[in-house]
Amino acid sequence: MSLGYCQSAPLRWFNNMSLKIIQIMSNDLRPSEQVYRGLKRAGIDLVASVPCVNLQELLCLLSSDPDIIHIPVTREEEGIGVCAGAYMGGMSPAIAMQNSGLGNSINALASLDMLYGIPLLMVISHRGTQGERLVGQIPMGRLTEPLLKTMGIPFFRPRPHEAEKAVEGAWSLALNEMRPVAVLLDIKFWGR
Ligand SMILES: O=CCS(=O)(=O)O
Repeated sequence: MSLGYCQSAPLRWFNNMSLKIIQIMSNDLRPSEQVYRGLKRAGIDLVASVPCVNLQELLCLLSSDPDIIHIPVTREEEGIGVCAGAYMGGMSPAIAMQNSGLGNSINALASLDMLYGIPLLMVISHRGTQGERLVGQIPMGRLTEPLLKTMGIPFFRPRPHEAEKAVEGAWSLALNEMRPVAVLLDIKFWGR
């Protein structure tokens, strides 16, 4: 539920139903579907997002789900603040972002989530990894894991068939440890 930038509702419904029939027949979920099902299994009910080309299908799935409040934001640190408020209001929040925004988020993650023990599920499109076409993505691509390690933020790097359980497990870990936990999804993950 959010500002729609996807297809009309009837077309979305038709596409979703077609996708589900194909998946049932082929027993083959697309990477974005895997992540989405993990969010649903985890009980995530609010997602703040800053778009990345690799997140577009997931963001459309979220926008079509009446049980998830999807809030597109302008900067990742804004999304971290929105999610912190949502958690304190009793919701189960996640942020969907690109790793380049991790650099924008360090202060909010450290001074809010880490300091006060606020759980956050971070679904991160990891650009600057093998197969990246934009040279500007390379530096943050290399810095992403060292930054997460330095901040004490655990992270998972699932393959597509592992994503559903990894997303659910990451939120469970975030709740247990009362801290942000990231799921890094590199370019190979999306099959691009
Ligand atoms: O951040 C880069 C823009 S895009 O490749 O995600 O469209």
